[in-house]
Amino acid sequence: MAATLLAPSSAPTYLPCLRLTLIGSRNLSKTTTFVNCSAAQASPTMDGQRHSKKHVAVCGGGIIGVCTAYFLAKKGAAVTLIEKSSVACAASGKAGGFLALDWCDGGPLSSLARASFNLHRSLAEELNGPDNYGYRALTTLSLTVTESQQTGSKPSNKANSLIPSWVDGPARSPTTIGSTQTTAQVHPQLFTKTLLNKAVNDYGLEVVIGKVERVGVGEGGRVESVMIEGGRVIESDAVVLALGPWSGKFELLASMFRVSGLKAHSIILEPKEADAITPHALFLSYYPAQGEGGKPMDPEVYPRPTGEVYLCGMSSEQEVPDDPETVSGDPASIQVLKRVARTVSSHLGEEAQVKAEQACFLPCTDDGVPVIGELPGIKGCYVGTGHNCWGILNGPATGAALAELVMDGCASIVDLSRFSPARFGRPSA
Ligand SMILES: Cc1cc2nc3c(=O)[nH]c(=O)nc-3n(C[C@H](O)[C@H](O)[C@H](O)COP(=O)(O)OP(=O)(O)OC[C@H]3O[C@@H](n4cnc5c(N)ncnc54)[C@H](O)[C@@H]3O)c2cc1C
Repeated sequence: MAATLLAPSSAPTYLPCLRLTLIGSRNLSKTTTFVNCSAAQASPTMDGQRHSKKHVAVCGGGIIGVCTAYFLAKKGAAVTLIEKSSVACAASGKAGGFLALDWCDGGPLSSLARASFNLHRSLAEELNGPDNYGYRALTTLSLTVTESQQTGSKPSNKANSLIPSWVDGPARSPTTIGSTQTTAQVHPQLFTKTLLNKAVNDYGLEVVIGKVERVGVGEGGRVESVMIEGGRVIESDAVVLALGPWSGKFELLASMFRVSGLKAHSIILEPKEADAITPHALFLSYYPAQGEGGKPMDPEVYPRPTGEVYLCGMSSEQEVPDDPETVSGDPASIQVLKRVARTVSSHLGEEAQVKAEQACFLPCTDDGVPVIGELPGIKGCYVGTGHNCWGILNGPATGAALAELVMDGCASIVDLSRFSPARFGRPSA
């Protein structure tokens, strides 16, 4: 099925709109609320202390699975991460990597997003994020770009000092929507792999490549193992299912709630004069001159510290293929993103080298809220999925909270009650 080439800006499924509509009531308080775990539930969260070696199988090697595995291993669990293809092969490797402190304020993600933004900052200090995975603070602008305004001679943006000089196309109405205090970025694949390597080298994490087919449950309704395609069984005291958009294809989860996939496209360009590109993330209201019914769209542009520029947009609901390696971009959608790039900046035109043309799936729940917590009716089986367009931002706090829940019986970094899978009821027999 052809992609919806130019989604109207009001389309509820369109990736960037999801982010922009979340910029609303802003609360710039920087405090993180910690949940009080009762003494009976909680044990010290000091790394590895007072926990006997609990064996945990984490299924899915995207950012949610890897963050969870990292924090579990750091807390002293014996962790096996099971990934069916390769680590960060899907959205967690192909996302923009944009982070915002307060864009989710006023909604159910508010405390998760704030805790995670701050955790990204402390992880970047601990793991040398700037060098290892391109962590940096950014200024973020919204801009209106109207293709039809572009003539042979470039309109001058110099009149508006907010617009960076490399944005030399027909951009207008700039507004600063994020500062270096409130917005930042990571390279999502490098972030995920850095965390994984740290967990393997320092905390003994084991990685298994294989497709998880079933969760084994004992007579008391407690998890015992996971079964991998080909017959291998991994005994486990606890299991975490972090399967992204493939959660909807996993029978146990599909029997409880729906997770669908929204396919979105991206390109990565390497401009000739990389030094000319400043650290400004751009959220565009883009009005095409012709075709696609002239409907506006909302692409996003993220320059990276490497000099590369990442652009994304062009989404449509599509069936998630079984094999993540077979997900590729629809040529027409890729062409639209290239047109956006060269309209926005002469640095992103013909002379820029195309480093990647790709697509991946956002994991979406029916109520738009991630599912994080223990599955009702199956003791020791946890889930972390449905992070939609904010999985890179919310990966660290999701992983830290799940690790606390598994090891301590309660999450203190963020109140998980709003995210509980229990809101959907018990799995059907
Ligand atoms: C174009 C685009 C741009 C985005 N930009 C941003 C952004 O700037 N900021 C932000 O915060 N978020 C962004 N996102 C959202 C973010 O990428 C996702 O929310 C996040 O990556 C989801 O992570 P995940 O680990 O749940 O899923 P995934 O990354 O999809 O990982 C799931 C993993 O599970 C594995 N798996 C599936 N089934 C099995 C099985 N049975 N056995 C073993 N392994 C299995 C898969 O192979 C895969 O590796 C963007 C998304 C897209 C598509």
